[in-house]
Amino acid sequence: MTLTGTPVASPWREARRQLERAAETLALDDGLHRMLAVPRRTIEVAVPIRCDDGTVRTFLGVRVQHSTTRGPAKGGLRYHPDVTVEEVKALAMWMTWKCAVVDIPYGGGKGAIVCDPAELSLGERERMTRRYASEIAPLIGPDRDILAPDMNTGEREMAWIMDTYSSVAGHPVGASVTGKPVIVGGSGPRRAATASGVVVCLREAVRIAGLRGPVRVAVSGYGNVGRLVAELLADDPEIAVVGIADVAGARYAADGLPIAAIGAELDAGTPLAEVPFGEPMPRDALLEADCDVLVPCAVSGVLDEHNAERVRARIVVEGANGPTTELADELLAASGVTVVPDILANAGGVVVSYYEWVQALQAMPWSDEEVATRLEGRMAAAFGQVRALALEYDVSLRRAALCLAVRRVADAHLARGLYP
Ligand SMILES: NC(=O)c1ccc[n+]([C@@H]2O[C@H](COP(=O)([O-])OP(=O)(O)OC[C@H]3O[C@@H](n4cnc5c(N)ncnc54)[C@H](O)[C@@H]3O)[C@@H](O)[C@H]2O)c1
Repeated sequence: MTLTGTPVASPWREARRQLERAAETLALDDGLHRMLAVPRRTIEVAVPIRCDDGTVRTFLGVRVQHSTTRGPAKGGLRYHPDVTVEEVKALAMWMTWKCAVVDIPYGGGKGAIVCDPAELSLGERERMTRRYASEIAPLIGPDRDILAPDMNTGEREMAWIMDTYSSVAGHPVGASVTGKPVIVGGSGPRRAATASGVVVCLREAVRIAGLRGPVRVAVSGYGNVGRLVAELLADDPEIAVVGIADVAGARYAADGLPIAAIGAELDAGTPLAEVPFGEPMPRDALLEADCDVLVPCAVSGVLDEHNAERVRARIVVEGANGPTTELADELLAASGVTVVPDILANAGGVVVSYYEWVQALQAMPWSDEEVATRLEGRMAAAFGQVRALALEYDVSLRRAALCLAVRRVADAHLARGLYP
């Protein structure tokens, strides 16, 4: 359905179908296409731990390295009771394309432990994380495969993995993971990285569409990504954030909402739907509200065949992974709405992860300003390259982003040749 994490019936089948379409557009050699359709490595490991009650439980751990053609594999680690090996393969392939779109020297990977993290004590969680890391240690590391947080994992797990990997290696290896705590080399600006990338894409899309200010923006989903998108836009006199929504409701004001004052209310514990600014609105009505740009930053599949034709925005910038279903994508295109796809729009997080890895390898921290400037330049460049390809092939930005990524990986493979 989309490139990054939409809960489709079979994400792996979907991922290969997307590759097939890109291969068609690019007239890719059949052998090369078949090679890209298979992960380089799929590693399954047993993760036994001693539980707090003295019993031993064994979890299934997975790490998939879809590609290492452009650099080491890179991708998150998720903990979820329903995650499958096939799903991890799809997520790893999508990471390959995401890294290639923004032209960072990585392949793609993804990992998972099939577990219900809510059932685990902190100690059990730590033992499980460390045992998993030690099981896959020979196949990961700064030059092989770099882990990062994903669903139900965060800084804490990354610190444990870095520590376990370093203990096995016999020396500190900060570049073995990204998304670690700042105190051990994590990146301060990482928190805002995804939102900053979304904002760069939004500004580029607005500029190209020739929209005149104040451009009216609605942000659906007000968590890590959405709230920061709104806050980053709030000071721009050319932009008015007219609507915001979270899972419980929305607020709307045609002439713009006071985003800083709303932030203060939220921090004081007022639910978003009850902040005393703008008018209340049902959550999903915001998707169809009067605005120029819609930025879905919540969950997948919010734009579907039932509401796509009622979207009034001229531009949709996908902060979330997979907010637009395939049918909705077609309907939006038919009504002339430009969709900046997730694979490009929310790649700021992985770009700043890459910078974190570079800083660890250099043993030289950069200033926050340097990270921000480099991120902005890279995102704007990627946007321009995707757009150029969309014009060249006369396809949507979504198809163009995938084609750009597949072409980069294919060209790198052709340059390196096939061993032996
Ligand atoms: N956090 C990152 O760095 C990052 C990076 C890449 C992609 N993403 C994607 O961005 C999306 C949001 O991630 P996040 O970290 O901000 O999550 P989050 O949990 O911090 O925030 C999600 C927000 O969406 C709201 N929400 C939930 N369902 C909604 C609905 N149906 N309509 C409107 N709002 C709804 C929640 O109330 C919350 O405000 C996800 O799709 C995630 O995969 C996040």
